[in-house]
Amino acid sequence: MTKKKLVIGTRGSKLALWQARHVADCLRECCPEVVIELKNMVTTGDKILDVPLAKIGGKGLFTKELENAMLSGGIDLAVHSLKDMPTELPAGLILAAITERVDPGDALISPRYKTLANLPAGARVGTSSLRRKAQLLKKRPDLTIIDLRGNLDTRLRKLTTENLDAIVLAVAGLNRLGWSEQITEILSMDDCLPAVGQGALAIEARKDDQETMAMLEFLNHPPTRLAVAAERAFLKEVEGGCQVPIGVYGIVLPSGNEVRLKAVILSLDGKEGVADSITGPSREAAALGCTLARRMLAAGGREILDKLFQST
Ligand SMILES: NCc1[nH]cc(CCC(=O)O)c1CC(=O)O
Repeated sequence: MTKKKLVIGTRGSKLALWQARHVADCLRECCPEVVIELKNMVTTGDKILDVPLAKIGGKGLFTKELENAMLSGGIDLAVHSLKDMPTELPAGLILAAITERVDPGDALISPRYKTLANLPAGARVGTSSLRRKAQLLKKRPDLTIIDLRGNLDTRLRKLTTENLDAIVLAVAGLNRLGWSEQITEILSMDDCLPAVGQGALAIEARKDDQETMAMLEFLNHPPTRLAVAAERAFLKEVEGGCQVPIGVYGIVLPSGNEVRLKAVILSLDGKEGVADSITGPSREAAALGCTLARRMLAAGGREILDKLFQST
C-alpha cells in the first residue's frame, strides 16, 4: 500500500525550502503517481532572531512546531538538517530516513583575507555557533568573535553590514543554495570538526505510519546512518541541556565494516580542550560514540562543560 498524497512540512528559510523541495523532487521521481505537497511552517527558532542561539537554550527550537503537526496528522513528514535535530525525538516520531551526507565541513568566507591563517590580528569573525567559536579561538586566540544569528542569507549580508572580516558557515548549506563561489577557504578537519550530523538531511515521520516510512526508505543512506549514529550517541552522552562547544565527525571506513569517530570538547575560549578518536565495528556505532564520550568526559571534558554551564 502506498499513499496517494504526501504532505511535507518545512520551515520557510531558503535552506529549509531547498531541502524540502529536494526531497519532494526525489519522491516525485520515485513515485510519480503520488501527489507531493509542501506546507510552510514557522518555528520558535525562526521567530526569535535577536537572541544568541546559545542563550535561548531549549531543545528542538527548529523542529517542535513541525513535530506537533506530524503528530496531529497535518503533515506526513518533515525535512530537517540533521544537525538541527535533538538527540531524542518526541514519542511517536522517528527518523524515517537519513540522506547521504554531502560535504560535512565548515567554510570561511572572507572576500578580503581569504583564509583563517591570513586574517590580521584581532579580525572580526562572525558565527553563532559555540563550536565554531571555540575552535576558531583555539587556533587563533587573537580573533574577535561576533555573534551572528539569522538565516544563511541574513548572515551572508551581515558580513558587509556588520563590517566583519570573515564569517564561518556550513559548506553544505552554501552549496545547496548555490553560493559555493563565496567560499574562500574550507576549514581543515584538524582545525574545525563539524557539528553532529552536519551535511546530512533527516526525514522525520510518525512511527505508526508504515506507509510513509516505506515510501521514504529509498532516501536512506546506510553508511551515513551508521556514521551519524555514532555522532549522535556521542552528543547524547555529553549533552548538558544547552548548546555545547563540541565538534564530532564520524565516517565509515572503506571496508564498510568499521566506523571511526573523532571529537573535541572545548572551553568557550578554546584554551582548554580534550580531543580523542575511536575506531570499531560498524554494528556497534552507537556504543562507540558513547564510549568515546565517556572517555573524553573523564579526561577533563566533564570539568570543562561544568564550568561552562556555571557561567551561562
Ligand atoms: N544551524 C543552521 C544550519 N542548519 C544546517 C545548516 C547547514 C546545512 C547542514 O549542515 O546540513 C545550517 C547553516 C550553518 O550552520 O551554516
